[in-house]
Amino acid sequence: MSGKLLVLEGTDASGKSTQFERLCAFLDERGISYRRLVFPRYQEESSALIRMYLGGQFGEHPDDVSAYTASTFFAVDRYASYQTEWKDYYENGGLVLADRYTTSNAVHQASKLEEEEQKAFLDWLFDFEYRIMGIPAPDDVYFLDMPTEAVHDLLEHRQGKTQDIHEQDMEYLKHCYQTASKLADTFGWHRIRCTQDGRIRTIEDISAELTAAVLRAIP
Ligand SMILES: Cc1cn([C@H]2C[C@H](O)[C@@H](COP(=O)(O)O)O2)c(=O)[nH]c1=O
Repeated sequence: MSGKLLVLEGTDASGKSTQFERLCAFLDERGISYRRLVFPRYQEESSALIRMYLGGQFGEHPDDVSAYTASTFFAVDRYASYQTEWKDYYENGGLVLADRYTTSNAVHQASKLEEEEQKAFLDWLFDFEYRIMGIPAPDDVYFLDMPTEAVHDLLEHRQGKTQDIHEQDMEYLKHCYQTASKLADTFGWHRIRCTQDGRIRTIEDISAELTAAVLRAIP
């Protein structure tokens, strides 16, 4: 009996990590058992090429590494995680929550391609990760819809900190947001709007909506 895999997706600086923490804390309080995954797994050996890529060792711009090539780096890390950490739990019916997943390749790597090339890429990506590598496809995806303009100041402020090659490229991030928004419609992801009337909603407000949506998906 397969378990359930729920994925939280969002562009850089969308508040995703904070929301993921809150969601996990809520499930902990309720005594709901689940496994928690965060991708990329920077501390693990399987993320070596991700760290090289995001650190700029293959080029300083996201486009320096093709969507297909970069996707394989992230896919390998997920494969290693599945095989060593959660395959048995999931196959025995467990609930798994992931902060980013294959959907992050769909958003951040498809954004490197022209619109007319994206469908072929997404077909390839899902076939590669879900069928060839054999990792599970998500049951539900929750997309934190935070327009890049809304976090522009925050991103500028982060300039002082060490940023990866994605975060350094504002145009690329805007493009990723547009792609994510389009994919949410195409694939029926749950859209959690993080702004209202041009203002960012409170963390608590967004969290309440996300938590309620996730609770509806679990038995
Ligand atoms: C997990 C994952 C992340 N990414 C991107 C999203 C972020 O811009 C960047 C690093 O992720 P992070 O900001 O969550 O640490 O890598 C992919 O392109 N594909 C993936 O599969």
